[in-house]
Amino acid sequence: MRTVSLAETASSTYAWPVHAEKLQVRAGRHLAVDELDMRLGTGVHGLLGPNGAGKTTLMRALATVVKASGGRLTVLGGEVTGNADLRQVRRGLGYLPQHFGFYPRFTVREFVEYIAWLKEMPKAAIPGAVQRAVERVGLADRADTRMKTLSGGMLRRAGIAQAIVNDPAVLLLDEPTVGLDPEQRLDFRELLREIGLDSCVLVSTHLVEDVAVACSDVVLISEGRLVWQGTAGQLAEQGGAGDAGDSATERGYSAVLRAYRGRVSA
Ligand SMILES: Nc1ncnc2c1ncn2[C@@H]1O[C@H](COP(=O)(O)OP(=O)(O)OP(=O)(O)O)[C@@H](O)[C@H]1O
Repeated sequence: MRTVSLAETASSTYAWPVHAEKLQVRAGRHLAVDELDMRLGTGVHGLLGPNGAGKTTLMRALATVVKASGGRLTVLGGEVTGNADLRQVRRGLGYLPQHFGFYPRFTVREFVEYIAWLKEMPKAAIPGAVQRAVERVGLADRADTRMKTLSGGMLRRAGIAQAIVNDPAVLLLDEPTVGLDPEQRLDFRELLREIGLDSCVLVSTHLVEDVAVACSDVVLISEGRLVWQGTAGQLAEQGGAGDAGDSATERGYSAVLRAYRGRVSA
Protein backbone atom coordinates (compact mmCIF):
# COMPACT_ATOMS: atom_id res chain seq x y z
CA MET A 1 0.00 0.00 0.00
CA ARG A 2 1.21 3.50 -0.81
CA THR A 3 2.16 5.66 2.19
CA VAL A 4 0.60 9.10 2.21
CA SER A 5 3.32 11.72 2.28
CA LEU A 6 3.37 14.71 4.60
CA ALA A 7 3.27 16.96 1.55
CA GLU A 8 -0.03 15.44 0.47
CA THR A 9 -1.70 15.88 3.83
CA ALA A 10 -0.58 19.53 4.06
CA SER A 11 -3.11 22.01 2.75
CA SER A 12 -2.14 23.17 -0.75
CA THR A 13 -3.13 26.79 -1.04
CA TYR A 14 -0.64 27.59 -3.79
CA ALA A 15 -1.36 27.80 -7.51
CA TRP A 16 1.96 26.29 -8.64
CA PRO A 17 4.16 23.76 -6.83
CA VAL A 18 7.15 25.62 -8.29
CA HIS A 19 7.06 29.31 -9.17
CA ALA A 20 10.17 31.34 -10.03
CA GLU A 21 9.98 35.07 -10.77
CA LYS A 22 13.04 36.93 -12.02
CA LEU A 23 15.07 34.34 -10.13
CA GLN A 24 18.82 34.88 -9.85
CA VAL A 25 21.18 32.24 -8.46
CA ARG A 26 24.96 32.37 -8.31
CA ALA A 27 27.34 29.46 -8.81
CA GLY A 28 30.54 30.75 -7.25
CA ARG A 29 30.81 34.27 -8.60
CA HIS A 30 28.97 33.45 -11.79
CA LEU A 31 25.31 34.40 -12.17
CA ALA A 32 24.23 30.98 -13.45
CA VAL A 33 20.47 31.63 -13.25
CA ASP A 34 19.59 35.10 -14.42
CA GLU A 35 16.10 36.59 -14.09
CA LEU A 36 14.43 33.28 -14.81
CA ASP A 37 10.63 33.14 -14.87
CA MET A 38 9.10 29.66 -14.66
CA ARG A 39 5.92 28.05 -13.41
CA LEU A 40 5.59 24.29 -13.02
CA GLY A 41 2.40 22.40 -12.24
CA THR A 42 1.66 18.70 -11.81
CA GLY A 43 3.30 16.54 -14.48
CA VAL A 44 6.74 15.59 -15.75
CA HIS A 45 8.79 18.55 -16.98
CA GLY A 46 11.96 17.91 -18.96
CA LEU A 47 14.70 20.47 -18.31
CA LEU A 48 16.88 20.88 -21.39
CA GLY A 49 19.72 23.23 -22.22
CA PRO A 50 23.32 23.23 -23.43
CA ASN A 51 26.26 22.55 -21.10
CA GLY A 52 26.58 25.40 -18.65
CA ALA A 53 23.00 26.64 -19.22
CA GLY A 54 22.34 26.65 -15.46
CA LYS A 55 20.27 23.47 -15.10
CA THR A 56 22.15 22.09 -12.08
CA THR A 57 22.23 25.49 -10.39
CA LEU A 58 18.48 25.90 -10.92
CA MET A 59 17.85 22.40 -9.51
CA ARG A 60 19.98 23.20 -6.47
CA ALA A 61 17.99 26.37 -5.82
CA LEU A 62 14.67 24.48 -6.15
CA ALA A 63 16.01 21.82 -3.77
CA THR A 64 16.79 24.64 -1.27
CA VAL A 65 20.46 23.65 -1.28
CA VAL A 66 21.56 27.12 -2.46
CA LYS A 67 19.91 30.45 -1.76
CA ALA A 68 18.82 32.72 -4.56
CA SER A 69 20.60 36.04 -4.84
CA GLY A 70 17.63 37.83 -6.36
CA GLY A 71 14.03 37.49 -7.46
CA ARG A 72 11.46 35.20 -5.89
CA LEU A 73 11.14 31.44 -5.65
CA THR A 74 8.17 29.63 -4.17
CA VAL A 75 8.22 25.84 -3.69
CA LEU A 76 5.10 24.06 -2.37
CA GLY A 77 3.72 27.40 -1.30
CA GLY A 78 6.78 28.32 0.79
CA GLU A 79 8.75 31.33 -0.39
CA VAL A 80 12.24 29.86 -0.14
CA THR A 81 13.80 33.21 -1.03
CA GLY A 82 12.05 34.65 2.02
CA ASN A 83 11.51 33.38 5.53
CA ALA A 84 9.64 30.16 4.72
CA ASP A 85 10.06 27.19 7.05
CA LEU A 86 12.51 25.22 4.88
CA ARG A 87 12.03 22.06 6.94
CA GLN A 88 8.37 22.02 5.99
CA VAL A 89 9.23 22.55 2.29
CA ARG A 90 11.99 19.91 2.36
CA ARG A 91 9.65 17.25 3.74
CA GLY A 92 7.71 17.51 0.49
CA LEU A 93 10.77 17.46 -1.79
CA GLY A 94 12.75 14.68 -3.42
CA TYR A 95 16.12 15.49 -4.97
CA LEU A 96 18.63 13.44 -6.92
CA PRO A 97 21.75 15.61 -7.33
CA GLN A 98 24.06 15.12 -10.31
CA HIS A 99 26.69 13.78 -7.88
CA PHE A 100 25.51 12.45 -4.57
CA GLY A 101 27.48 11.34 -1.56
CA PHE A 102 26.85 8.27 0.58
CA TYR A 103 28.54 6.24 3.26
CA PRO A 104 30.02 3.36 1.19
CA ARG A 105 29.43 0.69 3.85
CA PHE A 106 25.71 1.45 3.97
CA THR A 107 23.50 -1.06 2.22
CA VAL A 108 20.97 0.31 -0.28
CA ARG A 109 18.25 -0.12 2.36
CA GLU A 110 20.26 1.70 5.03
CA PHE A 111 21.04 4.55 2.62
CA VAL A 112 17.39 5.05 1.66
CA GLU A 113 16.29 4.67 5.31
CA TYR A 114 18.77 7.33 6.35
CA ILE A 115 17.33 9.82 3.83
CA ALA A 116 13.77 8.96 4.98
CA TRP A 117 14.87 9.74 8.53
CA LEU A 118 16.45 13.06 7.40
CA LYS A 119 13.15 13.94 5.75
CA GLU A 120 11.47 13.42 9.12
CA MET A 121 9.13 10.71 7.87
CA PRO A 122 7.05 9.04 10.61
CA LYS A 123 9.20 6.24 12.08
CA ALA A 124 6.57 3.54 11.61
CA ALA A 125 6.16 4.38 7.91
CA ILE A 126 9.87 4.18 7.05
CA PRO A 127 10.47 0.40 6.53
CA GLY A 128 7.49 0.04 4.18
CA ALA A 129 8.31 3.24 2.28
CA VAL A 130 11.94 2.16 1.85
CA GLN A 131 10.98 -1.29 0.56
CA ARG A 132 8.52 0.26 -1.92
CA ALA A 133 11.06 2.84 -3.19
CA VAL A 134 13.71 0.15 -3.68
CA GLU A 135 11.22 -2.05 -5.54
CA ARG A 136 10.10 0.84 -7.77
CA VAL A 137 13.65 1.32 -9.04
CA GLY A 138 14.18 -2.42 -9.56
CA LEU A 139 16.73 -2.85 -6.76
CA ALA A 140 14.76 -5.18 -4.45
CA ASP A 141 17.27 -8.00 -5.00
CA ARG A 142 20.13 -5.63 -4.07
CA ALA A 143 18.47 -3.98 -1.05
CA ASP A 144 20.94 -5.54 1.37
CA THR A 145 24.01 -5.02 -0.82
CA ARG A 146 26.58 -2.44 0.24
CA MET A 147 26.54 0.77 -1.77
CA LYS A 148 30.27 0.53 -2.53
CA THR A 149 29.76 -2.68 -4.51
CA LEU A 150 27.02 -1.36 -6.84
CA SER A 151 27.57 -0.64 -10.53
CA GLY A 152 27.21 2.97 -11.78
CA GLY A 153 23.67 2.38 -13.06
CA MET A 154 22.61 0.65 -9.84
CA LEU A 155 24.00 3.54 -7.79
CA ARG A 156 21.94 5.94 -9.87
CA ARG A 157 18.86 3.80 -9.17
CA ALA A 158 19.63 3.86 -5.43
CA GLY A 159 19.83 7.65 -5.80
CA ILE A 160 16.40 7.70 -7.42
CA ALA A 161 15.04 5.48 -4.61
CA GLN A 162 16.16 7.96 -1.94
CA ALA A 163 14.59 10.80 -3.92
CA ILE A 164 11.16 9.14 -4.08
CA VAL A 165 11.04 7.47 -0.64
CA ASN A 166 8.79 10.18 0.84
CA ASP A 167 6.41 10.27 -2.17
CA PRO A 168 7.47 13.88 -2.77
CA ALA A 169 5.08 16.49 -4.13
CA VAL A 170 8.04 18.05 -5.98
CA LEU A 171 10.66 15.66 -7.37
CA LEU A 172 13.92 17.06 -8.80
CA LEU A 173 16.12 14.69 -10.79
CA ASP A 174 19.44 15.93 -12.17
CA GLU A 175 20.49 13.68 -15.06
CA PRO A 176 18.87 10.54 -13.62
CA THR A 177 19.33 8.33 -16.68
CA VAL A 178 23.15 8.56 -16.82
CA GLY A 179 24.47 5.00 -16.64
CA LEU A 180 21.09 3.25 -16.92
CA ASP A 181 20.94 0.40 -19.43
CA PRO A 182 18.22 0.55 -22.15
CA GLU A 183 15.84 -1.74 -20.24
CA GLN A 184 16.18 0.32 -17.07
CA ARG A 185 15.69 3.54 -19.05
CA LEU A 186 12.33 2.23 -20.29
CA ASP A 187 11.28 1.23 -16.75
CA PHE A 188 12.41 4.61 -15.49
CA ARG A 189 10.30 6.46 -18.07
CA GLU A 190 7.29 4.46 -16.87
CA LEU A 191 8.09 5.35 -13.26
CA LEU A 192 8.33 9.04 -14.19
CA ARG A 193 4.95 8.97 -15.91
CA GLU A 194 3.40 7.30 -12.85
CA ILE A 195 4.89 9.80 -10.37
CA GLY A 196 3.94 12.72 -12.64
CA LEU A 197 0.25 11.86 -12.36
CA ASP A 198 0.00 13.58 -8.99
CA SER A 199 3.39 15.24 -8.41
CA CYS A 200 5.48 17.95 -10.04
CA VAL A 201 8.60 16.33 -11.49
CA LEU A 202 11.53 18.23 -13.03
CA VAL A 203 14.07 16.07 -14.87
CA SER A 204 17.27 17.52 -16.26
CA THR A 205 18.76 15.58 -19.15
CA HIS A 206 20.74 15.84 -22.36
CA LEU A 207 18.73 13.01 -23.88
CA VAL A 208 16.13 14.86 -25.90
CA GLU A 209 14.45 11.55 -26.75
CA ASP A 210 13.80 10.79 -23.05
CA VAL A 211 12.01 14.11 -22.87
CA ALA A 212 9.97 13.41 -25.99
CA VAL A 213 8.73 10.10 -24.59
CA ALA A 214 8.41 10.63 -20.86
CA CYS A 215 7.69 14.33 -20.30
CA SER A 216 4.39 16.17 -20.49
CA ASP A 217 6.17 19.47 -20.90
CA VAL A 218 9.63 20.82 -21.82
CA VAL A 219 11.51 23.70 -20.23
CA LEU A 220 14.48 24.88 -22.25
CA ILE A 221 17.02 27.19 -20.65
CA SER A 222 20.18 28.84 -21.91
CA GLU A 223 22.55 31.25 -20.16
CA GLY A 224 20.41 31.01 -17.05
CA ARG A 225 17.22 32.19 -18.76
CA LEU A 226 14.02 30.48 -19.80
CA VAL A 227 14.16 30.24 -23.57
CA TRP A 228 11.09 28.16 -24.30
CA GLN A 229 8.38 26.12 -22.54
CA GLY A 230 5.75 23.89 -24.13
CA THR A 231 4.87 20.28 -24.87
CA ALA A 232 7.32 17.88 -26.51
CA GLY A 233 5.03 17.86 -29.56
CA GLN A 234 5.18 21.65 -29.80
CA LEU A 235 8.98 21.53 -29.52
CA ALA A 236 9.12 19.06 -32.40
CA GLU A 237 7.05 21.48 -34.51
CA GLN A 238 9.69 24.23 -34.08
CA GLY A 239 12.27 22.39 -36.18
CA GLY A 240 12.70 22.01 -39.91
CA ALA A 241 14.70 19.86 -42.31
CA GLY A 242 17.69 22.23 -42.08
CA ASP A 243 18.02 21.98 -38.30
CA ALA A 244 20.55 19.72 -36.61
CA GLY A 245 19.20 16.52 -35.09
CA ASP A 246 18.24 12.92 -35.74
CA SER A 247 14.62 13.27 -34.65
CA ALA A 248 11.89 15.92 -34.88
CA THR A 249 12.35 16.77 -31.17
CA GLU A 250 16.11 17.21 -31.57
CA ARG A 251 15.56 19.42 -34.62
CA GLY A 252 13.02 21.45 -32.62
CA TYR A 253 15.55 21.83 -29.80
CA SER A 254 18.23 23.07 -32.23
CA ALA A 255 15.79 25.49 -33.88
CA VAL A 256 14.63 27.03 -30.60
CA LEU A 257 18.23 27.53 -29.43
CA ARG A 258 19.28 28.98 -32.80
CA ALA A 259 16.37 31.46 -32.71
CA TYR A 260 17.23 32.45 -29.12
CA ARG A 261 20.91 33.01 -29.99
CA GLY A 262 19.87 35.08 -32.97
CA ARG A 263 17.68 37.27 -30.74
CA VAL A 264 20.37 37.89 -28.10
CA SER A 265 23.12 38.64 -30.62
CA ALA A 266 20.92 41.01 -32.70
N1 LIG B 1 31.41 26.83 -8.43
C1 LIG B 1 31.34 27.55 -9.55
N2 LIG B 1 32.06 28.67 -9.70
C2 LIG B 1 31.98 29.42 -10.82
N3 LIG B 1 31.18 29.13 -11.86
C3 LIG B 1 30.44 28.02 -11.77
C4 LIG B 1 30.47 27.17 -10.62
N4 LIG B 1 29.59 26.15 -10.82
C5 LIG B 1 29.06 26.34 -12.03
N5 LIG B 1 29.56 27.46 -12.60
C6 LIG B 1 29.18 28.02 -13.91
O1 LIG B 1 27.77 28.28 -13.88
C7 LIG B 1 27.20 27.98 -15.15
C8 LIG B 1 26.04 27.03 -14.97
O2 LIG B 1 26.52 25.78 -14.50
P1 LIG B 1 25.53 24.55 -14.28
O3 LIG B 1 26.35 23.43 -13.75
O4 LIG B 1 24.37 25.00 -13.48
O5 LIG B 1 25.05 24.24 -15.78
P2 LIG B 1 24.35 22.96 -16.39
O6 LIG B 1 23.32 23.46 -17.34
O7 LIG B 1 23.91 22.04 -15.31
O8 LIG B 1 25.54 22.31 -17.22
P3 LIG B 1 25.79 20.78 -17.70
O9 LIG B 1 24.78 20.49 -18.74
O10 LIG B 1 27.18 20.86 -18.26
O11 LIG B 1 25.71 19.89 -16.48
C9 LIG B 1 28.34 27.47 -16.03
O12 LIG B 1 28.81 28.54 -16.82
C10 LIG B 1 29.38 27.02 -15.04
O13 LIG B 1 30.67 27.17 -15.60
